[in-house]
Amino acid sequence: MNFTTSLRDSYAGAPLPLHLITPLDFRSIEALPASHRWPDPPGPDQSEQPVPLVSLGSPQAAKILNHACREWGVFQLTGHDISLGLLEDVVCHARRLFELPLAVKTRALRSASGGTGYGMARMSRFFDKFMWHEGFTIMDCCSLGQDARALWPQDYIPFCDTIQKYQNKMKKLCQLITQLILDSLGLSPTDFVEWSNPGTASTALQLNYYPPCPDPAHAMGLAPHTDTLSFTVLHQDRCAGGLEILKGGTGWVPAAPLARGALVVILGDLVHILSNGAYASVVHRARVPETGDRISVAYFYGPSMDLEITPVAVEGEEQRFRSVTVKDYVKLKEKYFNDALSQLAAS
Ligand SMILES: C=C1C[C@]23C[C@H]1CC[C@H]2[C@@]12CCC[C@@](C)(C(=O)O1)[C@H]2[C@@H]3C(=O)O
Ligand SMILES: O=C(O)CCC(=O)C(=O)O
Ligand SMILES: [Fe+2]
Repeated sequence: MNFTTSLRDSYAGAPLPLHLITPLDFRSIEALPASHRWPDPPGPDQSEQPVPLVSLGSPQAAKILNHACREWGVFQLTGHDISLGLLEDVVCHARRLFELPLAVKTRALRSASGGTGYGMARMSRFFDKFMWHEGFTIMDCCSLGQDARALWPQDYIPFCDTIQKYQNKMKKLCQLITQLILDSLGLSPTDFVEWSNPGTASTALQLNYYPPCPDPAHAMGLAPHTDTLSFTVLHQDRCAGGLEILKGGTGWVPAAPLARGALVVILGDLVHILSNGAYASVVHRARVPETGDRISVAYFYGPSMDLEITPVAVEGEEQRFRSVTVKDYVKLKEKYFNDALSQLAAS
C-alpha cells in the first residue's frame, strides 16, 4: 500500500462549481462579453532587455542561469534534446483537441473535485472576470487514457502516445534543470536525489488554448499568477502575443521564444521557498494574440509531495519562510493563491 498523496489527490479537496470549470463556447461569440472584459491591461514595456538565454552545454550556461534566476525568475532554454518534430506534434494534437465541438470536449470536463481534464484554469475562482482561455490538464497515465477515450473513443491512442513521449522527454529535461538550479544554489547531491527522484516527482502537463478573440486588447488569456511547483517548462507555438513576465514588480516584458524550439523556464514557488527568496517565482500572464489563436504547452515539475522544504539561507541571512511539505504548500496555494508565500513568512 502506498499512502503518499499524489498531486492529483491534492486538488481533490475543494470542489469547484461547474460555472468555474466549463469555458465559454468561444467560437459562437461575436463580441467580447462583459464577463470576459478586463479593465485595460497595461501593454508590455518593450524597452526592457530580452529574457536571458541559457544554452545547455555552453560554457556560460551556469553563470547565465544564476544571473537569470536571481534577476528575472525566468530564462529561455536552447540546446535541449526536445526535437522540433515532437514540439510540433504536441501542438498539433492540442489543436485537434481544442477544435472539437464544446459538447465533445465537455465529455472530458474536469470534475468538481478533480485536477485533470478539460476546463478553465484552476485559478479562475480568484478573479472576478473570466479568461479568454481553455485548458486541458494531464497528471498521470490513468487520467490521460480515460480523458482521451472520452474525446476520441476510437482514436485516442495517437494522442496518448505523443503526450506520453513528451512527458518522458520533459521529465528527463526537468531533472537536468533541477540539477543546474540546485548546483547554482550550492546544494549537495543528496538534495538533488530528493528534489529530482523521477519515481516520486510531482508533474503535470497543461495544454493551453487562446481562441481567436473579437477584442484582444480587452481580453486576458491567463491572469497574473506564479506557478506553484519548482519550475515550469513552456513551449509556445508562436512568437508574438503571448507570455509576459512582470519584471521587478514594474513592467510587463514579453517572453516570446527567441529561437525556434526555444523553451521558456519559469521559476515557481517551491524554488522561491528553497532559495529563501533569492530565486523568486516570477509573476506572469498570457495575452491574447491580435489575430488568430495561440497554443502553449506547460510542463510543471516538482519534488515528491512528501518532501519537506527548508529554505537555504546564505551568509548569515535570516530564514524568510517556515519549512513546509510540498503537499501543505499546494494546499496553501489553493486557499490563498498569490498570497500563499506570505502566509509562510517566518515570524
Ligand atoms: C500542477 C499544477 C500547476 C497548476 C495547478 C496544477 C495543474 C494546472 C496548473 C495551472 C495551469 C494554469 C495556471 C495555473 C496557476 C492554474 O490555475 O492551473 C497553474 C497551476 C499552478 O501552477 O498553480
Ligand atoms: O500560455 C502561456 O504563455 C502561459 C501559460 C502559463 O502561464 C501556465 O500554463 O501556467
Ligand atoms: Fe503559469
